[in-house]
Amino acid sequence: MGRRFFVGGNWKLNGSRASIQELLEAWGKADLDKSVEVVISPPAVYADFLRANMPAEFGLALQNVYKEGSGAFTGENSADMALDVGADWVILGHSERRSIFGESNELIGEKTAYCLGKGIKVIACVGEQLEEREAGNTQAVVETQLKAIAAKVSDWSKVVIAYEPVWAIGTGKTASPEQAQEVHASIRAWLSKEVSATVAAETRIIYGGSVKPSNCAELGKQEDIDGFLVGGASLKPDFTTIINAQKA
Ligand SMILES: O=C(CO)COP(=O)(O)O
Repeated sequence: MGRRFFVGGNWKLNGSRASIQELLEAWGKADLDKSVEVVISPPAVYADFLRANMPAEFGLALQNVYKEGSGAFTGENSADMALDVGADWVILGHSERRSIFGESNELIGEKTAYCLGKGIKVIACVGEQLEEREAGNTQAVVETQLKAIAAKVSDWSKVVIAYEPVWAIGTGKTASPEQAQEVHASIRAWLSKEVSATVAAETRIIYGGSVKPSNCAELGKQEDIDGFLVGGASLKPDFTTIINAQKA
């Protein structure tokens, strides 16, 4: 089975009704590659509006949810609520959640278990910091993060792994296609060893970190890069160029 190319737009804490309107117009006008799975992840307050107004074939993701469905957890959102407003996916373990909000591998594992149990799909993020790469620990860091997530997954068709080297996020410093490919291949090898050869062959591993219209085609050509998780460039009308990266 071929791996369907996946392009996610992670808006982070950005966007407004007005900016969303501009994007809706750009997406409506573009000739988009229908073979690509597109998933947009707005701030949760805009999720309902986006679901009602964006192309029906686009998927919707929340950027984070809590590990419980409801209760006294001021400020949180849940997988149950995400599903209720038509979301198909959640992003879990993003490096900003890990570093700014102190999320541990353990908590990310618990969230993964909760979401998959509820039937919402998970974009699971992993990636090393610059010091970790420079110390030669990239693989060990990524594997530790993966292990905490993999322990909670029984159906891998509901999971996409996003490799996002922290030093490449929002910095304009993209990993080279070779650097990204090397880690993607090692993640696939890890899946093969720790889960199964079939899961390794079928699970999509997407790259995130300063993906732009100008570098997406080269990255997308790498054997083990099955798509992108795009931050800043997903807020611009020419995000459509990234969706169409494989046509370039
Ligand atoms: O964190 C990212 C996507 O989740 C990447 O962000 P940038 O594309 O802005 O570097």
